[in-house]
Amino acid sequence: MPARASAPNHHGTHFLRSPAVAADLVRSSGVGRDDLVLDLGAGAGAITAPLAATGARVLAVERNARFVDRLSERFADTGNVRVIHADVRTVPLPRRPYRVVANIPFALSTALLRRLLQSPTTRMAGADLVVEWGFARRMTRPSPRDLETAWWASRFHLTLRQRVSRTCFTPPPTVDAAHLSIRPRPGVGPRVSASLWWLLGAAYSSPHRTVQALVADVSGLRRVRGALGAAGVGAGTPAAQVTVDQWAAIARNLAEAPVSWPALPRSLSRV
Ligand SMILES: C[S@@+](CC[C@H](N)C(=O)[O-])C[C@H]1O[C@@H](n2cnc3c(N)ncnc32)[C@H](O)[C@@H]1O
Repeated sequence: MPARASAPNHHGTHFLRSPAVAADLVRSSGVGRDDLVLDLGAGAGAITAPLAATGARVLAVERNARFVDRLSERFADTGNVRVIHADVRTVPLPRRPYRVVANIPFALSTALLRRLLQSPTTRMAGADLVVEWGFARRMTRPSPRDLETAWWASRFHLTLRQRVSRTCFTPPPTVDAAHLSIRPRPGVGPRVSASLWWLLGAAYSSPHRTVQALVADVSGLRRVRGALGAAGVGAGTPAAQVTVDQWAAIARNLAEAPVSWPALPRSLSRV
């Protein structure tokens, strides 16, 4: 039965009709039997099924009761799949490291990334998401236009893996989609996060200041020059032109300096 028959298309909901795209998404996620993986917005199970085949423990989250029934029936004999009838915006996230592989409702893309990436102590260990093409392009700009995306992209590698044609969905969206891969950057511990939080906050509130002047507010000039040199950033570069890769390198370098970074706010629900 086509998935379309069972659910109204609210919130940019487009079901994968291409098993090859689902298989490719799961394969490139690298998920294996030791992983805990969430399929957020599981629908009729287009991605749940290839995920289950990896042997990973799969949590299939779905809000629509009719899809929950179909999923429960389809995976009744699959011991490693648990179907959860819940809203992806509020379902409790695992406390142990977990992965996400999902074709998410396009309208919830920002809200979901916020849930997965905002906290400096998130246990999200990697995600492979089908998102709208334009959204993937915005998330993967070398210098994001907004502070929130910069906060995510400086702590995680956000990569546009490939375009997914609109013809791979039913009903087809008006634009193509993309496979967005998200992987934690190595070495981003509490000090690097605190350093990034301060640097990005300063950069996005004073985008025309030179990066040297901005960093010199918290560290001695010699150290600043060393950190900028190591990151390949010219001292006179305006803060707005520094890429997230460069911010990540600067923060890693400065995190070792005797700077007492202001504590991160307790709640980062929004930057
Ligand atoms: C884009 S479809 C993907 C379905 C399936 N994974 C696929 O690829 O064919 C998104 C699914 O998310 C569900 N959904 C929409 N909003 C949701 C929410 N807030 N919480 C949980 N599921 C939601 C829809 O019912 C739909 O089944």
